[in-house]
Amino acid sequence: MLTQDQVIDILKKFKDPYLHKTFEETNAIQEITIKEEKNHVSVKLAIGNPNSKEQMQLQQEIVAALKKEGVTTVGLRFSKLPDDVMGKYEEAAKKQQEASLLGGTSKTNFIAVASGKGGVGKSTVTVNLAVALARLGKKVGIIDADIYGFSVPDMMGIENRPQVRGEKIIPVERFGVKVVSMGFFVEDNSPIIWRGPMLGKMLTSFFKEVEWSDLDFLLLDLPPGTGDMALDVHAMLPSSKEIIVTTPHPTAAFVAARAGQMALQTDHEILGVVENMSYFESTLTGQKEYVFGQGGGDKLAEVLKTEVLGRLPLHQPYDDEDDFAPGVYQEDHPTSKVFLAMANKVLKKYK
Ligand SMILES: Nc1ncnc2c1ncn2[C@@H]1O[C@H](COP(=O)(O)OP(=O)(O)OP(=O)(O)O)[C@@H](O)[C@H]1O
Repeated sequence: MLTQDQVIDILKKFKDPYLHKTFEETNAIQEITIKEEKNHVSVKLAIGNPNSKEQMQLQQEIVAALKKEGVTTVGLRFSKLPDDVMGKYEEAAKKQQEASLLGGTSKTNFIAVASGKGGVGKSTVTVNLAVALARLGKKVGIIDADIYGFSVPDMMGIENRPQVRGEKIIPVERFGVKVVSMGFFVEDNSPIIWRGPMLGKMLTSFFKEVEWSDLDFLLLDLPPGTGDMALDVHAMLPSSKEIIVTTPHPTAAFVAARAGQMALQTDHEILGVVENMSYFESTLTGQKEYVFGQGGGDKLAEVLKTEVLGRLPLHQPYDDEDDFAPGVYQEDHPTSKVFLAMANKVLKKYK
């Protein structure tokens, strides 16, 4: 019959399937009872995610390992590891999980861009911030996760579709940014109905089946608002930092705060606030007019205990080639400087 020490020796090398640490490191073995007459061993273990399918697999492996050493019957009970142990390892475990989603790189930082309602410039901010980060020498990608309202390909002037190499989708590169959008997989702009499981599958494949290679930043353009769709996408993302976009009117900020609450509810940290359409600047006098009100960005930042990363002016055509809708700002456009300053602020937060 095995002794208590021998049982410990067998068990301590097993790894917690959620925390990826050995049972020795997590202090998982809580109790061992040995009944010699029945050749029975019962063990109480604390793990990171009990009652999961990983636990079932672990159970089978432990039973097999003990039986291999001559034990006739094994009893296993699981409980959850205490918070202090979880806290110590959980962050690292999450990073590892995200890394495996991205095919092995752990240095990618996820930044999700959200808004309380549609049309406030969430996609404009995603695209131009991504381009600004790329102009600063970073390796950047965008997932256009605005499932129904995908606009990133149009905004970036992308007309071609991604190539498929083996099992992998090669993202389309434009302005030095790698892009994947729902829009690439939809015929003739026709609407699609996404339900829970399909939505999850689609998002997972954006992470797993796309050849992102080593990115520094992956920006996610989220669905606008705080409805079910936005909540589902939030919940399915790897842990990201979030930027909340608002317009300057205090009422708009009130709605945007709800998007911020949703971010916090789904464990995403808030990186900052961007105020779009903040003012109109006269090209003749340089005077600023606050046509949509003032203070929304500041108010939102205060409520969410964060800072305003930047304030973007109302777009005006800059030269003959520019039109009335901002897509990607040319490098010498004055608004590009606002985005560069914003990108620098973001980079500082990752130092
Ligand atoms: N600063 C600005 N000045 C003028 N027009 C702008 C500005 N920012 C965005 N727009 C325009 O407003 C419209 C909405 O912008 P955008 O698509 O970025 O918003 P959104 O919040 O992502 O919208 P949706 O909810 O539809 O995804 C677009 O036509 C865009 O060109």
